[in-house]
Amino acid sequence: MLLTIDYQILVMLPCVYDHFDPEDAYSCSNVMEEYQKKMKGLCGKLIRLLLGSLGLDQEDVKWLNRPKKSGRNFPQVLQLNSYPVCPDPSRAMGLAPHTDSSIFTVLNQSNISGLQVFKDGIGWVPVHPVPGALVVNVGDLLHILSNGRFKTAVHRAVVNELYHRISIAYFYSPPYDVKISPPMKLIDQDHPPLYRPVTWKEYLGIKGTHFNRALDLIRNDTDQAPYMHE
Ligand SMILES: O=C(O)CCC(=O)C(=O)O
Ligand SMILES: [Fe+2]
Repeated sequence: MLLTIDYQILVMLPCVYDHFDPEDAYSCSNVMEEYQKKMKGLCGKLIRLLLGSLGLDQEDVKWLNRPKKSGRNFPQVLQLNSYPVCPDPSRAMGLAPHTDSSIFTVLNQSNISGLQVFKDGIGWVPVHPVPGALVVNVGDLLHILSNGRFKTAVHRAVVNELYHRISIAYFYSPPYDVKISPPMKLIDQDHPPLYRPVTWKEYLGIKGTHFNRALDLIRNDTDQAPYMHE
């Protein structure tokens, strides 16, 4: 049996150093703040494009119109992942297979390969970095919101023997307290809601306890789910 261990260091704070100079910490936190601002702008545009591709607009997803100054209620997370060089990558996993709980995640994977996405019928496929490009992973909440039109991406990160790899993930998520469910335009007799409405706060709790089974646990029994058409 192959024993694998998670081989990743995860930082969810803006800046952490072993030996830090206050000057460095200051410029690092400025960079992080700037990065977050840019991500926020990008994600605001992306969500509108994604919804537009489903024939939806801001009227269908009301929380998008909420004033963003209520930051505590609309928290976005920037996560720094660090994968040290690994002497035996066959026995270690950088980040175990998972889906992101967010609406979507914008991932900057620097210039070292490691991200893999699971494709049905094929298996694990590497997503090699493209200079200047960011990866966007569909998360569970977009899967729910789009009533399964956008599939949540099962992915993982592998380590390697030669290079230390870092990645930066920006998780774009809705306000904590809003129930996420597909807008009426995406529901009809042939497309009943696949999942019950859930707030991000509630979903994070379910994910924390049940991890990759979380989506299944909130799935409606589509044979019995009430049709919600008007
Ligand atoms: O490091 C990567 O390429 C993946 C990171 C990731 O999936 C995550 O932070 O959720
Ligand atoms: Fe992820």
